[in-house]
Amino acid sequence: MSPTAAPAARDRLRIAIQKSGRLSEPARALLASCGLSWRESRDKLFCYGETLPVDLLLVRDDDIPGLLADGVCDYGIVGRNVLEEQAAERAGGGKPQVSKEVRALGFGGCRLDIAVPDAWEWQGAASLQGKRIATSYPGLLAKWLAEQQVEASVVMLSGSVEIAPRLGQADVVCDLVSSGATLAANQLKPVETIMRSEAVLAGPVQAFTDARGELAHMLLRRLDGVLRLRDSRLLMFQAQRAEVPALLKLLPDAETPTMLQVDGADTLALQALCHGAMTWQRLEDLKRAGARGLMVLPVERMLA
Ligand SMILES: Nc1ncnc2c1ncn2[C@@H]1O[C@H](COP(=O)(O)OP(=O)(O)OP(=O)(O)O)[C@@H](O)[C@H]1O
Ligand SMILES: O=P(O)(O)OC[C@H]1O[C@H](OP(=O)(O)OP(=O)(O)O)[C@H](O)[C@@H]1O
Ligand SMILES: [Mg+2]
Repeated sequence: MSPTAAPAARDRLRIAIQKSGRLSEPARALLASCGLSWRESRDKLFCYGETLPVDLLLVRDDDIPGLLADGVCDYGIVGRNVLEEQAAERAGGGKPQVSKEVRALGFGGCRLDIAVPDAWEWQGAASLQGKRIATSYPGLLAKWLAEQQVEASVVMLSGSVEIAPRLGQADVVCDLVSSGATLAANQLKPVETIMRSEAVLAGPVQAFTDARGELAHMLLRRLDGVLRLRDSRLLMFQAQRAEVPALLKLLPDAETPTMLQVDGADTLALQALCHGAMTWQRLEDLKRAGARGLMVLPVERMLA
């Protein structure tokens, strides 16, 4: 295809996910709960969709934004940090954005932090003036430094960033942090958060004009259903009719409950789909307010 030719129309959707790493299993599980299944090729880099015309490409996460930009895949599941890094680099190079975050997926949570040696006295971003900062995210870091009006040099490393200060390659680092254990092990402390990240579904800025449009709609509809129900619980209990108003006040995140009369006029059986966290505290409050025989069921598995 010549560089100016319009991309060929396709009737199958192609989603890139990480081949192996933190996001690969949760990404697959999420798509499987949307009703997708695949026949894997022998090299397992391309999985042909069986239940629906939705295929998987298994790649390195850093390649996903480029594959989207080139139209090789239609959607990708990738960390927001990786997607935004590509967006920052494109913006820096004066290139238009071709992909965007379509949905946040709620796993792979981490932060992109500036971290400095434990002994440093941090006095805000101005402390970075003239320093060397090691990172795998030069685009995001350069954008943040510009916003802070700080001039510093960026040392690009593709991994093991936290060791750079000890090796004398940099003064401070800008890297992903989750538990903070890697920073602590390298005598560094986090001082600023540049961005909060999680896995996202990335997709094209422009809508599809071929058969993929319909497939994309269906996929997003299913995904929204799964995301909404993932943390939802079906709550079942019995209560006296007079206690029901007080109990419902404890369930502001519940959809209108189903109520059945079970014992003469006074005892009701209730079923309520709740979308918020079902903590022990909440269950104890419900019991105190008169809920009996409480049962809490996950609902995600009921989708398939
Ligand atoms: N410590 C962490 N805790 C939680 N999420 C993280 C952590 N580190 C990275 N992530 C998220 O998971 C994504 C993938 O991380 P992973 O370490 O598997 O990538 P990788 O080593 O670059 O893999 P690949 O071989 O695909 O290039 C990151 O881009 C980020 O969004
Ligand atoms: O705050 P923590 O829970 O310690 O996690 C942070 C570490 O996790 C990631 O590295 P990873 O383990 O993927 O290794 P790599 O990126 O150096 O390959 C990230 O680059 C940090 O080094
Ligand atoms: Mg990578």
